[in-house]
Amino acid sequence: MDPTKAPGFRPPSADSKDELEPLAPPSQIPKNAPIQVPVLADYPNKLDAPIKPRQHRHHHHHHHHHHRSNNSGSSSPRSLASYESTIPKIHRDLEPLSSTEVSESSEDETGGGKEEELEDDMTITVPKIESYQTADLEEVPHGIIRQAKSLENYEFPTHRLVTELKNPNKHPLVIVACGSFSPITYLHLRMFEMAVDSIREQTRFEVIGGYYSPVSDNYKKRGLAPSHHRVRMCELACERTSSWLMVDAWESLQPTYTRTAKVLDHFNEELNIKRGGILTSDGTKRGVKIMLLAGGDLIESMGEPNVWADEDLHHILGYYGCLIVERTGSDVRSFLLSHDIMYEHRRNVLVIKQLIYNDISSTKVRLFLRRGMSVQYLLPNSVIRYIQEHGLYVNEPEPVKQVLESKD
Ligand SMILES: Nc1ncnc2c1ncn2[C@@H]1O[C@H](COP(=O)(O)OP(=O)(O)OP(=O)(O)O)[C@@H](O)[C@H]1O
Ligand SMILES: O=C(O)c1ccc[n+]([C@@H]2O[C@H](COP(=O)([O-])O)[C@@H](O)[C@H]2O)c1
Repeated sequence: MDPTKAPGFRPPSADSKDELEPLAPPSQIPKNAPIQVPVLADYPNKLDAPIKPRQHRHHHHHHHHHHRSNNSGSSSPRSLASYESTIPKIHRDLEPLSSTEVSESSEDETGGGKEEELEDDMTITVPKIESYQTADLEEVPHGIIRQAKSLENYEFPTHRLVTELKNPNKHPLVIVACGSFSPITYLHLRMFEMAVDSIREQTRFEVIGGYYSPVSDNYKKRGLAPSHHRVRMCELACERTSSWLMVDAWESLQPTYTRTAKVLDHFNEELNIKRGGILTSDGTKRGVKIMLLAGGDLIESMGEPNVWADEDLHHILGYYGCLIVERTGSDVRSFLLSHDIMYEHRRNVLVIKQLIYNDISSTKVRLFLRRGMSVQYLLPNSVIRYIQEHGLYVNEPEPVKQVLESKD
């Protein structure tokens, strides 16, 4: 829901426009290419070129397998070999992350990596699910990284950050989601997956990490559980249902409210200034593009007077960029067109269509909890358990009006 409509909401940047804390100088923000949706001419095939039949590739593999079984002296029947060869190679991508990590050498054994394969054989490319997107960890307790509860002990989390860019032809990208996450839901988790799919399909970026940055307690919004609880719930959700998402507590630990532009500067500081970017295969480091992931409602709040400072919008949209998940019933594209600053930076904005609409709202989850109703399947079990163990949300009345407003 739109925080600016919450009763008692004080715009974070409106009252102090003249004395905004300075933002990072643009020269410190890597100049990665803006998000650009490739046009048809970017594809290697001619528009009307015949599509090579897939059998061509299977044929290859057939020989390969056959050859291999001869070498090893195995007596596996030929029919089995040809059966195996009909299983798309893609299946390897569905293996858990751990096995991909150790299977680098087996990749070579089968005659080159995926990239090469696609290059020498421009058949219809089956969209791949990246191995890191299929977490088989759901609700399985395992080592969970905890963020510090005070700034003195704070460390920027990098335990799941990709350490080396896989594809040297791509630009590294880190996605940051800002919000209350009170509590985090499956929609907030899905947003990242939708973003990764769109980025892979439509851009020349490689996602090397994703972070939640829960807002601090100074963001006076109703229904906000204490920040250490919100951080912890995000951590549980990430660690138990995802194999690549992380939570950064820096924003939540700040003594005062931190504008989103400053939060992105913090990520830039950690990733590009302190760490010098990300390693590429030739041993050099490359600057990481950082983009804000947000829902359509947050973006529309950018059009409301006195909520965001223009300078901040130019900073966020111009130097970083924005991934916008469309919300049911809101027309983000029209909004982009009508908003001058958004329009100016439109090449740095990627609108992500929700192909399966998900409208889970934290406000309604809180309402259900107060009413003793089930919230199962709206958020991870680990988060539900955490809420129960800490008695969150049950005793905090929220005005009915606000709950209703959250349904657009
Ligand atoms: N239905 C939705 N579709 C797309 N994006 C959404 C949707 N709901 C929330 N978001 C986005 O998720 C991010 C986190 O927002 P937030 O924590 O406020 O979630 P929320 O469910 O709207 O919470 P609340 O109900 O407390 O306002 C924001 O960028 C917001 O725009
Ligand atoms: O930076 C600003 O000026 C600014 C103005 C309004 C909202 N925001 C951010 O937008 C997010 C709103 O999240 P939510 O949960 O209230 O929808 C939260 O992270 C805020 O810090 C940021």
